[in-house]
Amino acid sequence: MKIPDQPKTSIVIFGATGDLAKRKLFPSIFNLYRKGNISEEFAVVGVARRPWTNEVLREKVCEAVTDVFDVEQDKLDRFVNHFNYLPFDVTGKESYHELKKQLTQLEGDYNIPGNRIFYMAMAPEFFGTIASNLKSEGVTEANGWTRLVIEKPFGHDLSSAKKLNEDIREAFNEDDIYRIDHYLGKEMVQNIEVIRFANAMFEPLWNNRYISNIQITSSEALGVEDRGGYYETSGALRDMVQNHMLQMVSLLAMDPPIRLSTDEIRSEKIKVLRALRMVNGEEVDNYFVRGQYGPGIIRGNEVPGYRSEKNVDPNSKTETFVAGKLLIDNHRWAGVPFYIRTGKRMGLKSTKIVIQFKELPLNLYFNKNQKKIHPNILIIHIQPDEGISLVLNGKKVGPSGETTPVQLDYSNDGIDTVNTPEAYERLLLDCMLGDAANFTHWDEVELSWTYVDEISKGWVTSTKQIPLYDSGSMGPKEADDLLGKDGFQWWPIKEV
Ligand SMILES: NC(=O)C1=CN([C@@H]2O[C@H](COP(=O)(O)OP(=O)(O)OC[C@H]3O[C@@H](n4cnc5c(N)ncnc54)[C@H](OP(=O)(O)O)[C@@H]3O)[C@@H](O)[C@H]2O)C=CC1
Ligand SMILES: O=C1O[C@H](COP(=O)(O)O)[C@@H](O)[C@H](O)[C@H]1O
Repeated sequence: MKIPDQPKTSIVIFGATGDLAKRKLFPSIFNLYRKGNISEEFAVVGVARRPWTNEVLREKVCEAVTDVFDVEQDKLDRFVNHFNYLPFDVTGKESYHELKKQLTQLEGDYNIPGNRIFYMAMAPEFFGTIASNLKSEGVTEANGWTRLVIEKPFGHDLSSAKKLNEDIREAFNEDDIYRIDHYLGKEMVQNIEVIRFANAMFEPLWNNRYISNIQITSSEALGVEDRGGYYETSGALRDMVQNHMLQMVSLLAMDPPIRLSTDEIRSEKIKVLRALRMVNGEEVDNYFVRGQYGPGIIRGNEVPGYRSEKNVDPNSKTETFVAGKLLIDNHRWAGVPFYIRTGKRMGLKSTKIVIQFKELPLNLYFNKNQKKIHPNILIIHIQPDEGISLVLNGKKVGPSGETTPVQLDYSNDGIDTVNTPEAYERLLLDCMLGDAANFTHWDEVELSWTYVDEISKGWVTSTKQIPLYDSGSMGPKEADDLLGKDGFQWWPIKEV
């Protein structure tokens, strides 16, 4: 579907020679162009240190696009002509003067009304310097709007996040800062709101009277790959929990917003983060479990343990797995545990949310022939399969009078997947259109770091050993015990 007003903008990619630009940004911009969501009135300036030329960048963009899409050469040639490269020193004023000159020139060439997106696809230590130089050298002074897109990680803890925020806020207003959490661009994460707020059969039940627990799993089969250096200082808690997992918790737990505007949705999500019960130091091992992958077998192949990965300390204590029990102290959720787990080198790549409903107060089928009735569950399949399943109870065929679980499945496979945008594509378009609903507000970042910092602190003083789990498993046994002691178990996450 084409959008009514195609945005006209220049995009400056800081870190255009890097992995993110190649794998995500170039294909996403191309897909927006191919679908007609942006017109010919756009330009991209890629900047990084390498002495590339326009031609080299254009070749790389072609490669990145053809790795993902089958494309007509004509269309691709027209597309890459919008790309220019500028060798750049982020600390040198001269680079910014040159960038400003190029942007002015391109805005004239492509009839762009001075709208500028600055996309930070570089290591976070440069974000503050770049933002401040963009302002001091006048690159943010344009006839149209200027927006800053900023990649994760947004800081390493609350104090570094605050410092980064102060730096970028000197150059950009909060409304012009788009902090990316790519999970918010995923089709089924966006569908959480619709499932909840557009269905009369769910919203009345969406509370502690009817829901017994919620489980969110985001498992990866890959290990740390080439990112050992970064991951050693991050671990699964900072890499996945502080952002993606807490974002999913807040979407699942928020109250209905009074309207679907950016501010109203954010305000409800923020209330959830404020209501999270803090886990203080001594309690951390009762609520959170960490683990680290050892060697194992994934899809028939032997894989090394984390400590043998490149750029990883052979005695590393970094967690590659986290499971946690979160409690939300408000009327809607008092007493309902939200269990989360995420990790690398687990049995499969999958993100799923399981909502388990409470049992009926009087179960007529209990104690007849069967001991237990299956709880009703709603499963939101985020990836790789997209859809929802609802597990109800029906009559077992025959005269026994027993019940049997019946699963109703809806899968997005039936829709036009070619036209389904990838998360980055969707978020880039939102940014061009000025819609920040699927980006994180500073208040969310601040509250999630506040929560996560307490857990990190607890772990520093905890004497509990970090359990190793076999690569290819679903994490350490301790993660099962976390639910087991509440009388629950993780619902199985199956391969599709
Ligand atoms: N890759 C991914 O899948 C994801 C990445 N991110 C985040 O995106 C950001 C970029 O990641 P990624 O692309 O993987 O990183 P890479 O290391 O692949 O790329 C870093 C980029 O920064 C440039 N760069 C580094 N130092 C300088 C400098 N002093 N001046 C100018 N340019 C510089 C590099 O180019 P050159 O060497 O030519 O200068 C390169 O283009 C990070 O914040 C990361 O956390 C977030 C989610 C996923
Ligand atoms: O942000 C990150 O996310 C990816 C997982 O993203 P997904 O879309 O593939 O589920 C994770 O691998 C990476 O470590 C983390 O930085």
